[in-house]
Amino acid sequence: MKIRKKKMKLKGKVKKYLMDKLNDNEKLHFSLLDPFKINSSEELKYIAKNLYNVGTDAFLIGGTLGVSKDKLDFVISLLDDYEIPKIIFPSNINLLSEKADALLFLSLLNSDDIYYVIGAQIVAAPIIKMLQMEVIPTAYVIVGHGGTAAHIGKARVIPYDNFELATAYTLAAEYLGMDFVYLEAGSGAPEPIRPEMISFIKKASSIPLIIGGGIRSVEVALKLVEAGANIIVTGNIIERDVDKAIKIIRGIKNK
Ligand SMILES: CC(C)=CCC/C(C)=C/CC/C(C)=C/CC/C(C)=C/COP(=O)(O)OP(=O)(O)O
Ligand SMILES: O=P(O)(O)OC[C@@H](O)CO
Ligand SMILES: [Mg+2]
Repeated sequence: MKIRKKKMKLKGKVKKYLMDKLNDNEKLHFSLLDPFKINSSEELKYIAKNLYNVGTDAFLIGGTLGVSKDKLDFVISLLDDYEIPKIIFPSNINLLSEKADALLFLSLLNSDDIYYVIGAQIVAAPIIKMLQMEVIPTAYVIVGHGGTAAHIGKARVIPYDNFELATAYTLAAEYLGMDFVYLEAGSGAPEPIRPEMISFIKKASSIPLIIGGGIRSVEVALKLVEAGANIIVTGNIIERDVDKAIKIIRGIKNK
């Protein structure tokens, strides 16, 4: 009889798990899985096993279009065997689930629509309390291309080369007491966040930076890590070419 290892409950310990790694100067990688784009559970399990075995630090589950709570719960349940956090990356308040280990409690700081800055968060808060979800307060700041997230979130995107503006948003997030700043170039962006923007910001603030959008090679990922990125997120490359995603994770984890 297969003794099921006692599953290390991560809910409520995700922020500590992440901060402990960051305090050890680890560079982290999050694998973004979009429930709307998963073709089959076999494919998801194959991908998840490979990413977990090569050392991805957490699964981010979320998407902008077509993601229902049922699809979200289905994907989270398929990831149950992997002892790394399953963190919801929400595009709206319908993506709250007690099955997740934590939620990136996003505020889209450069949105023109107050709903994405504080409106959705107000409505979500009592539901999060009821579901007893662990939250990770995160400033979501969209830069450059922006992708679907910028369109849906009505973001006034920060130009790729406006390092001062990106720094101002980062400092504001720090002063608001947020745990992370997520600089987002947009899923599938033609150009990722620039390493120069990251190193410029790091001179002013030490808040941990999550960097995502258009990262499709280990060379690009390592330049961002060397510039000071604390966490690299990849989504599309996982869907397109899981071997490349594995190379990216291996590169980051050996840093
Ligand atoms: C805190 C809660 C519950 C809600 C906050 C809601 C906010 C502020 C959302 C920010 C705006 C937004 C639309 C975020 C999208 C984040 C996300 C899941 C992006 C990655 O997915 P896709 O953009 O779908 O990637 P693809 O286009 O490749 O599918
Ligand atoms: O899909 P990619 O381009 O890797 O972007 C990841 C994430 O930042 C999208 O919100
Ligand atoms: Mg999507």
